Amino acid sequence: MNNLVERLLQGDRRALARMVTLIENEMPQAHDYLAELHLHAGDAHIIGITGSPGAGKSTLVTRMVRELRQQDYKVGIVAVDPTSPFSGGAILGDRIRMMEFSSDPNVFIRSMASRGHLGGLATSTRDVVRAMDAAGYNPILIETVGTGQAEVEIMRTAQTVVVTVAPGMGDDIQAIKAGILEIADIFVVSKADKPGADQTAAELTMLLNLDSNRRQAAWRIPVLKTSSLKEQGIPELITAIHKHFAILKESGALDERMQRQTRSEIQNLVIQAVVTALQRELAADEWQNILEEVARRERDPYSVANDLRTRLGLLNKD
Ligand SMILES: Nc1nc2c(ncn2[C@@H]2O[C@H](COP(=O)(O)OP(=O)(O)OP(=O)(O)O)[C@@H](O)[C@H]2O)c(=O)[nH]1
Repeated sequence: MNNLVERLLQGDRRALARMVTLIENEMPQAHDYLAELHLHAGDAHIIGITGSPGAGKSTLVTRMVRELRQQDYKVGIVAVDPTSPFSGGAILGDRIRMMEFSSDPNVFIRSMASRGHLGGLATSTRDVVRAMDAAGYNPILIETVGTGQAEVEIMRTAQTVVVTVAPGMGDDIQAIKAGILEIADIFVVSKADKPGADQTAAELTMLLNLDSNRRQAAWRIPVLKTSSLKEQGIPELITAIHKHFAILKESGALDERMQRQTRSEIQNLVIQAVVTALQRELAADEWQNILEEVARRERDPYSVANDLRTRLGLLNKD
């Protein structure tokens, strides 16, 4: 077994940090290492935390980590900011958070941003989670800024998704309806020490009652209130997260969810390989010629795609 992989599996933090860097930089050897790590991962409960900028996620995650540490969990945190070009260091409220937990060997924090990631930020995030999982971190928290398409994709890597909404963010709730509502397992009204928290909680509850396509009938999406400032509601949130995981397991929904994710992961890896092969096969000027020919209506995209498939040795449609 590769030495780095071996050290990581023994819980060596430096080996884990090195692996995460290899993943982030999309180094070719990362896939070989991850292939081995996959066989040793799978124990971690992966928890996603999302919400609009300023909803109080970073502060909440810090409180959650404190609580999880009190319960003696070894916690991994991946903070993802799809809008930030910076990476590998301190984004979000991470600098402070990293300081708080820097002397704790049972907390591992890593920030990720949009730089690079040909295979997509969600893919890199999943690989980083896989490495943390193999190193024995459980649970692993993924925090993302915002509620856009990139965040929804990242959240699909999680098994339990917590969506945070601050009091009075009524417009947000409308925006949430679009993508996030489908992936939320738990709603949290954060900053509940502020006025309007009850109103926001009531609005969310109403929205949930209107939504008949609940993801899993065995689980009723709760609307909880937390205050990081007053340290309220955090143990209750952790309890709800554990309960959700237990119900996912019992009902068989976890297996279903994991299989869906695996299927899409494998499909993406194949697509990525085809795109790479295509880039290797076609020089830039040939691409340009094709694009112009199609624009001039001298050729059509379907036959171009067919020709390229033949050149790549992929099976043709009959
Ligand atoms: N009153 C009150 N303020 C809070 C609470 N939690 C966070 N805040 C404040 O809300 C602001 C945003 O908090 P963050 O934790 O940085 O929020 P975030 O969602 O991570 O923000 P982004 O990093 O911009 O996405 C900060 O000024 C916090 O001090 C809370 O429980 N009560």
